[in-house]
Order: sequence, then structure tokens, then C-alpha cells
Amino acid sequence: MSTDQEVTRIHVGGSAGTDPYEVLVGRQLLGELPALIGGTAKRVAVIHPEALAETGEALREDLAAQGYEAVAIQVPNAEEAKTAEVAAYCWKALGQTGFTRTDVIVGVGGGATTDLAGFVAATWLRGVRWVAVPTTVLGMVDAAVGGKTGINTAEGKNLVGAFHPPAGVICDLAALDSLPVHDFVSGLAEIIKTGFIADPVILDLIEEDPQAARTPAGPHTAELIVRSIRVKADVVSGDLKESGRREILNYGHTLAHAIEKNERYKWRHGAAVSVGMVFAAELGRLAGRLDDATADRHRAVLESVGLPLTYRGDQWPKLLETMKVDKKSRGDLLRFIVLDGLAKPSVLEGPDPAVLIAAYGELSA
Ligand SMILES: NC(=O)c1ccc[n+]([C@@H]2O[C@H](COP(=O)([O-])OP(=O)(O)OC[C@H]3O[C@@H](n4cnc5c(N)ncnc54)[C@H](O)[C@@H]3O)[C@@H](O)[C@H]2O)c1
Ligand SMILES: O=C(O)C(=O)C[C@@H](O)[C@H](O)[C@H](O)COP(=O)(O)O
Ligand SMILES: [Zn+2]
Repeated sequence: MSTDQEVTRIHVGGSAGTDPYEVLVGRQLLGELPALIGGTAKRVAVIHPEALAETGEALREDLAAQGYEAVAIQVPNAEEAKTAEVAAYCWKALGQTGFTRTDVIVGVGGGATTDLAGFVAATWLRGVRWVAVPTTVLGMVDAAVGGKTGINTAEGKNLVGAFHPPAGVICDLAALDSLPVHDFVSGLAEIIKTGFIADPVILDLIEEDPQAARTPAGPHTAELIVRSIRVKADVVSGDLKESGRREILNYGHTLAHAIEKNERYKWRHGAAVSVGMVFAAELGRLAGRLDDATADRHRAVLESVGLPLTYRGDQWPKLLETMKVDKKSRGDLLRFIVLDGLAKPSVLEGPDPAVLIAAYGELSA
């Protein structure tokens, strides 16, 4: 993308009876919102986090000026929004607004906010239209695309949710200018994941200048975002409900979600995914599937952008327990996404417990 005016449109195919939609990437794109809200809506609810109070209110005013009965629903920042209590708070606000099946929810914020907003949209009146306006790198490249919505419970990450794709996704790159660097870097973990599972050019672009990759002004920022969205769009277009290929997007997530729960959701998702990918790489290596160079490349590229590589060694028993309720598990069978080589993801089922412990030993601090 070379100019501010340029808009990249990425098609996401309908799957499992859902409608196709587009992910728009560019700048000053909020003018696209009314078209995505559609002509039949009377009311619009803008769900936004505290950190984006001004943006949420500006959007509400804008929509009100266009004739919608617009309400802003402010929710806590980050993972604190992904709870049953906050979902209930949103349902109450919708009820008090008289929200009907033709009305529309707009989720503006990071992945935590869009996961919650999408979940509220999926559950209100058994499903209303929603539009995602991701404002973090991670939200743009991953969370807002693909229709996985949900909340956490005390027992684990994203354990309650629904597949409910948005009507459209608006990625306004200007939003990234206000993002704290550690949140920007957290999003790089999912971008790097995409590089390892499907598009190694992503890794080359980051390795070219890791420091630049940590900033919105980096020479490849827009390309990294667009490349990652293209992979996600391709995968979810064919397998919305994760009955097969979509599982590759879960690379690194089996351990990551256990770490997030163990940290009471105070770690950023991307940081946990980073450690989880080091683990998955070690598993692949120890299972005799992944070559040393590709396994070692995980640590190198993740560390180069400032993502963590290690976790506390004494936590293994608790992490193992949590991993058992990972959504990829089948009965008592633990399943992991590993690599058979660069961009060759596959499933490792029921690995020997000794291999799991050895892999964890490689990253425990
Ligand atoms: N549904 C999916 O397919 C999917 C995919 C990947 C991740 N996720 C989920 O996404 C979540 C992580 O998302 P995230 O990394 O975007 O974090 P986040 O949503 O927690 O946002 C991080 C912080 O940045 C703030 N923020 C958001 N945009 C901002 C901006 N433009 N300027 C300043 N502050 C801003 C937020 O309020 C929050 O405090 C996790 O819950 C993860 O499980 C979901
Ligand atoms: O979209 C997917 O599918 C993914 O697995 C993407 C992940 O990055 C994301 O964190 C997702 O929310 C994890 O899903 P879960 O089903 O393991 O909760
Ligand atoms: Zn993720």
C-alpha cells in the first residue's frame, strides 16, 4: 500500500451458511460504516473499551447525525471485557434501548472488545448483524476476521462463544498510532504465527528490520497486516466452524491459552502465543517432524521484536491440566498444531507425555 487513499479489500467467503463479507484496510475508512450497517437498522450500539472512550463517542455522534438512534456501550479494557458479567451488562443496555433484530452492533477496539461485541451480537435475539472496527494490530490481522466470538470463564480462555461472522471489517491503520508499543508487538505474534504456518515472506519482511516492524510507521506494516488477513480470510472461508484446516490458526495457542488462564488473563494474548509457538516448535522438533533451522527461527524472530520466549518451569502440572480442555482436545486426547516444515502445519495427536515435558523443559525459565 503506497498512498493514504489506497484501500485494500479482502474477500472472506461465506461458509456454513453464512454470508461473505469484506475486510477493508486503509486510512480514513469510517465513511464506509453506514453501508456496512445497512439500510434496515434503526438503532446502532457502539461497543468500545474505556481506552477508546473518545472514539466511541465520536462514532456514536456521527451515527446519530446520520439518523440512527445510536448508543455507546463502554466496556472495560482488554480481557476484563470478556466476561459473562460484561456480556450481561451489554444485553441490559440493548434491552433498554429496545434493540430489535434489524438493529446493528459495532465493535470498536482490540480483539477483546470485538470478541465480546461479536458474542453479544451472536446471542442477542439469537443473532443480530454486527460490524467489526478493530483498532489493534492483533484485532485487524486475526480477532476481527473469521467469526469466532466469545468470552473467558474461570476455567479457561474463550470457553463460551459462537461462530458469528461480522457483516464487514474496517481496519483503519490510523488507529494504530495511539497503540502502546507492547500492544503493537503483541499483534506481531499472530503475524509471525501466520508467517510460520502459511506465508514465510512475512518472516523475511520482519527479519529485514525487526525494530521497524515494531512500529506503525514501519516500511512493511501495511503489507504485514494485509498478508496476514489474506491468510486468515483464505482459511476461514473454507472452514468457518473449525472442522479441519482452520485448526492451523491455533498454532501455539494450546499452551498460550493455558498461560493466559494461569496469569488470570493479565498477560497479553500475543505474548502468550509467542511462548506457545516456541513450545509448538520444540514439540515439532522432538517429534521428529521439524528441522532444527525452522525450530530455531521461532526464537530468533520472536525475540527480535521483543516477544517473550520462556515461562515458569514449576507451572507445568497446572498448564497441562488446563490444556486438556483446549477446544482441539477430543475426549482424553490432547491435540497440537505443529509444523512438518516451514508453512507445513499439521496435527500432532496424543504426544508421549515425556515429549511434552521435554518440550516444555526447553522453554521453562
Ligand atoms: N476471535 C478470534 O479469532 C481471535 C483471534 C485472535 C485473538 N483473539 C482475542 O483477541 C484478544 C486480544 O486482542 P488485542 O491484542 O487486540 O488486545 P485487547 O483487545 O486486549 O487490547 C489491548 C489494549 O489496547 C487498548 N486499545 C485498543 N485499541 C487501541 C488503540 N487504537 N489505541 C490505544 N489503546 C487501544 C484496549 O482497550 C486494551 O486495553 C484476546 O482476547 C484474544 O483471545 C481472538
Ligand atoms: O481464528 C482461529 O481459528 C484461531 O484459532 C485464531 C487464534 O489466533 C485466536 O486466538 C482464537 O480466538 C483462538 O480460538 P480458540 O478456539 O482456541 O479459542
Ligand atoms: Zn490468537
